[in-house]
Amino acid sequence: MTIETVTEGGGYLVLDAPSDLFLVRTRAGGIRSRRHFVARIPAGGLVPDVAGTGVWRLLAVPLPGGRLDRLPGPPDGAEAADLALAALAGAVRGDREPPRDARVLYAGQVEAAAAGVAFTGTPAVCWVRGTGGRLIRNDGGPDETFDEGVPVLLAGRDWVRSDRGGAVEACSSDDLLRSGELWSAVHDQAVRLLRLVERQGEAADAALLTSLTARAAGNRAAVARATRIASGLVGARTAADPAGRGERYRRAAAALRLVAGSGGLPVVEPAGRRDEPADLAEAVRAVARSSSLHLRDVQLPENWWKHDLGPLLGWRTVEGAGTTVVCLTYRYGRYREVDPETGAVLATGRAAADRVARTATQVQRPLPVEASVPAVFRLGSAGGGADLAALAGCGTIVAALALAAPIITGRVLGALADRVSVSGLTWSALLLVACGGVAALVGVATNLRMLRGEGRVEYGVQLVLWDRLLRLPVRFFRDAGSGELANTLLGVTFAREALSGVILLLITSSLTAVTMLALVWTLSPALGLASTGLALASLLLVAVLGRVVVTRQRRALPAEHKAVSTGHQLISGITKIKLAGAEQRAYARWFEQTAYARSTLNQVRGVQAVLRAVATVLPIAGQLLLFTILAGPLADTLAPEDFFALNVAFLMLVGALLVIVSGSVEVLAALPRLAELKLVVAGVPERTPDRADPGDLRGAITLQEVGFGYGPDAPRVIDDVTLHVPAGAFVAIVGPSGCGKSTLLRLLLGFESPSQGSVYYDNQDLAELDLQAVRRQCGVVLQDGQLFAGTLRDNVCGAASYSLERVLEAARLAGLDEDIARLPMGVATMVPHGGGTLSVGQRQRVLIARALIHRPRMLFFDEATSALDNRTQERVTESTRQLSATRLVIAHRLSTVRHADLIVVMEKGKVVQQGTFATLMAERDGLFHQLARRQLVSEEE
Ligand SMILES: Nc1ncnc2c1ncn2[C@@H]1O[C@H](COP(=O)(O)OP(=O)(O)OP(=O)(O)O)[C@@H](O)[C@H]1O
Repeated sequence: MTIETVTEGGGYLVLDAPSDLFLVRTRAGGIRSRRHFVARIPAGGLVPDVAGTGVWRLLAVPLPGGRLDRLPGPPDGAEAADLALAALAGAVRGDREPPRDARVLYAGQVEAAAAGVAFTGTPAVCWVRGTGGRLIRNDGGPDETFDEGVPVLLAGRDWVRSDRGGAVEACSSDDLLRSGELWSAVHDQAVRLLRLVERQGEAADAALLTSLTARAAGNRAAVARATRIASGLVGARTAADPAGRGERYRRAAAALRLVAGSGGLPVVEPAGRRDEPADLAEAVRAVARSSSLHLRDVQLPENWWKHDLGPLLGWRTVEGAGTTVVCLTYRYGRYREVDPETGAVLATGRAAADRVARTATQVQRPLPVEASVPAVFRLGSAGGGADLAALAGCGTIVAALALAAPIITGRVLGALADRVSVSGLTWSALLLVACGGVAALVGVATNLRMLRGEGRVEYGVQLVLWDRLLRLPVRFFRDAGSGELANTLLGVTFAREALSGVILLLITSSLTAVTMLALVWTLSPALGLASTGLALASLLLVAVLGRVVVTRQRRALPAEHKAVSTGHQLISGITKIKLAGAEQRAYARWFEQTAYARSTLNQVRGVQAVLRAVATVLPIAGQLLLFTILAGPLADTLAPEDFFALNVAFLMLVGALLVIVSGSVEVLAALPRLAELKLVVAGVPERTPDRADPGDLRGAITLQEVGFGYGPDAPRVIDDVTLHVPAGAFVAIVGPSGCGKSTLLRLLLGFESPSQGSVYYDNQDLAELDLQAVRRQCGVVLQDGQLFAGTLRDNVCGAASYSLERVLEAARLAGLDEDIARLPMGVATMVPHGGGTLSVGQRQRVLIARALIHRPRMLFFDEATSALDNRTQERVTESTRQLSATRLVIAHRLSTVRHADLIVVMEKGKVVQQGTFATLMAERDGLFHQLARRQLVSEEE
């Protein structure tokens, strides 16, 4: 790797690949300190010609494949300078945010500036200068003052304020190039920025020194602690940890460990955190995050403590939400409240229920990113080991008791043949009845266990699958039909219904078959041999029929999915079908597909007919075989009681084999349904554990050379878009239909990933961020936003719960308050799925209220106010302005975009114009002017 030292005149051009800039401290003898990363200059950018201060030197290091070209003089054009300045400014930005009321200036704009008014600029690199007054900027240190006429760089979220009025003029680097001021301004700004970076470097070195000192002290303390332990002198935890730091993390981890089980993955406290979390709820969230566990709040139903909802985290009501966590585990038909750390049972049943809040937390271990269908079942049935052991135990008891039937029957009938005493017979008969009674009781217990086990596995598997499904990216749902997907997921329930009781029967029948086979072998090896042959023939039958049934089921399932999916589509498109008068055609289509699905399903059922025939024939064939052997090779060799015992044992064996054959075929028939779940399991979830938490976003959004097409070979819908939206700005995106506006929004929300370039939130690459955490900070109204069935309040709250005051406030901001006041039930008014009882404008305002209720830092509206009248729309615009959020609004109507700080005009996936309403209208040949003129004409018509 080449390292260039930049210390003297000329400058360098970055070619082919980006170069990284570092600061190094030089000491006597030229020894360098560690490198401090400054910025990455993209290819085509300039490494400016600036020396360090003497103590610090600047290093430029090209990335692999890149090189630096020494420039004899300034480069042609301003682009190289812009790339460098944007990167350098990013290096010193820190946490400085423009004030909420900062005005956004665009290149070419002149604005009157009262004293103290703040300005920020766009595009990403622009310059401002004061006329008739000076400009002041602050980059974290003391204020810097710039004299009248001196160009001041505003890159990204930089801002300045005017000191005593006058005017402020903005211009681009191209403007400065034309006036011959660019290169001296670039030099001055680069020097200024590097001084600031140097200050950061000093601070970082000082911090490093402090942390090394602290680490050394920590090491010393650890050695001292170890010595104390060795000498048995260690005291309570408070002695070692006087501040009780991490106490909440410890308790949270213990609770999660108890509730989530070990499951092969450890529950770990967050690494590298020293601050005590605000409350236990926050600690639980942090530990869950670091252990890759998913949390979900659940509302507990009436008498919940009687029903098994799986292990839960409960929150004590007395101490207040988030302060005390307990574990709720179900045992012996009721929930128990367990102390997470000691494992002590604190209360059970209703008493436990009364002590915890009705909102509990469910903990879900997610599937690993790469998983299989068996892994889903393993995870879904975690904790079911006890059930399985109990089932095996009960099955063994039933099979052992079943032995009594042939043995005692043999003895009774044998004794009858010998005419022994009647009292002996009575005792034997009584024993047989008792064995039957016990077997029946054990059978009931086994069935109940089985039912519980089945329910638990189905519930657990559904939870695992839905957890995975909800984390899949939106494009997964674009490719898979919703009806088909829902039917696939229901496969778990279908399979459970088909197999209900079958598994248990299979277990007990297999054990019975083995026991009876052993008895037959003991009494007569010849008959044992014949029985073993019969058992092997049964297994062969399972293999043959199973193969047929699996093949037919695989053919039948797609037909069934298609029929269900068509049904869904017809119901959701009923209005369009009626308008087109296509009811008959729709019915014919549905009928054709349903009939086909039914016929393929009947082919599966055909196997059952074969099984019924086998069920009729097998016992008779068995009897024939038995009598042939008894009357043939075994004639006169058996004692009467063995003869009768053999008879009964053999018939029981045949019965068990029949159950095994039919049960196994049913299990095999269910397998293709379960195998289909891999559609969901194979999807790669959006949130992978290595994505970073973005923290509280301030709302600056940047698109850097973003390109995207719907599919690898599809044409580009977004083509090389670079755009910067300063935090708090109101940016409108306009353009002809199909030009890619909504797609741009989908990229910003992470619903799609750019095939080229990146999207940044506050300079953090969205590709590396936890998308859920980003979206939680956004308020979004999409073009196809839907209301769901529920009350207006539910619809405004969405997935969260808010107080009535917050709901009414959101309704007021969305201009919905008067409509609500007119409704007799107010916010408790029920709306159907899709919001059919509300007008289109009212539906839009409910969606807007939903987007505003959590006071987001960023608002994205895609044609969100298209159905509102001008007055209501203005009201919405005004109230969203008061939120001081970054607003990105896609709209066709001019009235919606007129007051935007920046209007971005798109055409065929490219940004073709940017500016304010006034500047764009002034460009009479521009697309915006054409769009506006067309709209005015159509409004006049
Ligand atoms: N899911 C998709 N699959 C394939 N192509 C798509 C998909 N969604 C949109 N497109 C295509 O991408 C292009 C841009 O669509 P987009 O919805 O982003 O445009 P738009 O500017 O928002 O249009 P409008 O103003 O009509 O809403 C269009 O050509 C559209 O056909």
